[in-house]
Amino acid sequence: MNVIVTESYEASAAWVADQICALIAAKPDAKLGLATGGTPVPVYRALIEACKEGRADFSAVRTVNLDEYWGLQPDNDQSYRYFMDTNLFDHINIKKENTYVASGLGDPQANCRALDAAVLEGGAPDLQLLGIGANGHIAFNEANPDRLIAPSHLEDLTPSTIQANSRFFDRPEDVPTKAITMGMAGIMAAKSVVLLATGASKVEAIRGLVMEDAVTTSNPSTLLKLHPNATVVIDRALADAVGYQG
Ligand SMILES: N[C@@H]1[C@@H](O)[C@H](O)[C@@H](COP(=O)(O)O)O[C@@H]1O
Repeated sequence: MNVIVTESYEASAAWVADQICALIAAKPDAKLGLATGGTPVPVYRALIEACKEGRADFSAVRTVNLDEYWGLQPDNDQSYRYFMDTNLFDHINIKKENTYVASGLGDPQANCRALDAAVLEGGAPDLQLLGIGANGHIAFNEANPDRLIAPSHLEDLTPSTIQANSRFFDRPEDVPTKAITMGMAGIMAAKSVVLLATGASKVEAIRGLVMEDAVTTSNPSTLLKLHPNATVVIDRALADAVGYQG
């Protein structure tokens, strides 16, 4: 696992955006695994700028997203489909039919099978972008003392994740308690994985990822230690907070 320490969160986002631009320059029909949450937003802004300036061409790029809240319509302004459209897809020259966000409605089993098929269709993602939850969750694979789940599945969100997500919702009762998520197998299938993290709330999770040798279901991100091409991108403030010297 590589660890990149940058001067600032902005520099981290620029570094990740540059990796994505380099990938799609080398492979115009690259497949990207994409993430939601606040952390990747500056990456998406940089990709929009790159596209507008003619430095990135998404016309043949394919994407698959990690997860979707259960029970939200795609046009709900808190759905992850809406997030991806408004934060990225509507502003770049990607074909919407080449983007996949799982459905949070209908038959969960069928939706999970469809997500797993989308992950593998035409080959696994060339690059999977990840954020990280405060408890170390990736996508919505929640921290669990006993086990993680390999295939895509409907996950019960933990109280701490529901609480963290509530900042985006007007009323606490609107915050979804379940989500369809790519499982650990789908994430690990990606040819490369880039995890971006910043901020005080991520210190414990990142300490477990970059400072400790253990691979543990209680911090799902630690499974990335087993991935042959995983990179963790953190800023100096976060590196200092976890005691990372590299
Ligand atoms: N499913 C998403 C994750 O993919 C994301 O990494 C996490 C952290 O979000 P943020 O970047 O806003 O801290 O939030 C949600 O749980």
